[in-house]
Amino acid sequence: MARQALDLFDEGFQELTPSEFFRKNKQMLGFTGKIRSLTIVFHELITNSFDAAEEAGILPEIKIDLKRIGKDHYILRHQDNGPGIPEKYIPKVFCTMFAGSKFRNIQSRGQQGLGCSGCVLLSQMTTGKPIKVISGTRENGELKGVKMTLKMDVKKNQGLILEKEEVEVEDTGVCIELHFKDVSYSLSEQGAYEYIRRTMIANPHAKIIFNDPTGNRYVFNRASDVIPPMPKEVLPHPWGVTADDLIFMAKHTDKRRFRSMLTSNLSRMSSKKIKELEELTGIDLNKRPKDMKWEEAESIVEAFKKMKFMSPPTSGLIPIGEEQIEKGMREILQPEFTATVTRKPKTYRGGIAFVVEAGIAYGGNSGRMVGDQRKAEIMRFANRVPLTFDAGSCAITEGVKSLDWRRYGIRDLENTPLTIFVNIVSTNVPYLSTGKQSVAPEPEILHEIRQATMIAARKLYKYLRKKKAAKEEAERAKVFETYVPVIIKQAALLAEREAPDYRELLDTVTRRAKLEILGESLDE
Ligand SMILES: Nc1ncnc2c1ncn2[C@@H]1O[C@H](COP(=O)(O)OP(=O)(O)OP(=O)(O)O)[C@@H](O)[C@H]1O
Repeated sequence: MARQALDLFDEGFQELTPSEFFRKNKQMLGFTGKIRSLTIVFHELITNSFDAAEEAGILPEIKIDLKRIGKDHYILRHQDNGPGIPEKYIPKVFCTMFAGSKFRNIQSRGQQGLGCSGCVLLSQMTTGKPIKVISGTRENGELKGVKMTLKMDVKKNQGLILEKEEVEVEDTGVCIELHFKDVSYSLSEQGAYEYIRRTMIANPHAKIIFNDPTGNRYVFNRASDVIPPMPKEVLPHPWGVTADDLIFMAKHTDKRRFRSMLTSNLSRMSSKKIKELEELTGIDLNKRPKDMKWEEAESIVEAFKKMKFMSPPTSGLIPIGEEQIEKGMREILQPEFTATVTRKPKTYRGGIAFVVEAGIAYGGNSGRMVGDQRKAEIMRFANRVPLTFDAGSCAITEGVKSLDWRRYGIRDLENTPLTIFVNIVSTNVPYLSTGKQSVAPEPEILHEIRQATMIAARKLYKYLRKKKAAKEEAERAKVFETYVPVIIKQAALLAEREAPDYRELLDTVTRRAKLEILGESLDE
């Protein structure tokens, strides 16, 4: 390389902080398009509030005010009743990217420590305005409130405190105020309102009060007061690790040997399995982890694939549950019928555990309004979080649409007032992109989506059949009730006899007709 070119290194070699990187690539945080950007902001703030409240054993209650003060200039005020954020962490939480408390192999909504700092970055990039945060915490039984005005120093990936003061607060929780431009509030399927509505179906234990910019006030009440149990952290399964994972583990472990590192960092690794692994790979597992070579890591992963293990522990998976999904759907959709299914845990890619749950709501406010007609809608969720974008490429859409709905009494799926709900629960949901909006069509996941939806659809079919039969029976009964008395009276007249009491007979006839339609017998 010419000298001149090498000099460029000394002059121009730089490092980008995460905030600088995302300032240039905000689409990687999901901020593409005006409607989507605002929905992502709602998503990040709501999920953080839920996570924080649930971890503290508090039933979440959120108040959101969204005001429009210019053509596309909005002020968002979001307040929760969680445990609050201790003063010294406030700048880190809101102004440092990749800072958080959730970097574990755990089924939680947040994972990367990017969410709320991403919102602050968007706010700052589009308006140049600082953010305001009020945090109420309880320390040693004493309620403490602090108010801060902050800016993000993008170059340093840290917060700049512009103002700070102690304030009185009524309770614990976080209240944040952000300005945004270049975003848009919409009632469409991908807008912020719909995001809240769907969130409430999957989280019936929450309450959200939302004042929208058009002057509407929406109160989404709690339909259940059961706080979901906290998922436990689970160790990765041997079938799910890569050579790179093992090398990373070897670098950071405090264990002194390969064998103890493997048994303490992976699930289902007994001393019997260690022996088997030694025989298969020929590696001395008494070696020190920091001596692990790439080839050794690779041959361990290869050997794992040939070995039999118990399925991964599923204690880390917390589904919503059939009863809770039903409560959520009843509260929000007021349907005439619901069916819900939570499947047993299964695995994909050999070792990653997941659970699929499905629900169907029919009638009432189910489905989405298009003009004056209600049409079928598919509501997709991953770990209770609504997925509102990239529906086309998602395994949930594919699985639901692949069913032959006519077999379940739905002749025209598109034009039926149906809400089809599917939630995928996993510590590792296989998202198709960093925006986390669609799930990869892994064969095992697709299979489970189809199974869960089919079971719910079968229940719907039974209901629709009964409903149709009841309608036909009512029509038939009406015919009998109109004509039988006339015929009996006329026949009696002709026979010159008194008309018999026909009531009981008529009842039996109409009842038999109904049971025949339902495929049941009169004696049952
Ligand atoms: N409303 C809140 N109440 C209490 N703590 C909060 C709140 N919002 C955020 N936090 C804390 O701030 C941390 C960083 O939040 P952030 O949204 O940046 O990332 P995350 O939730 O960990 O992951 P992700 O990027 O996947 O959303 C969280 O891990 C949590 O500890």
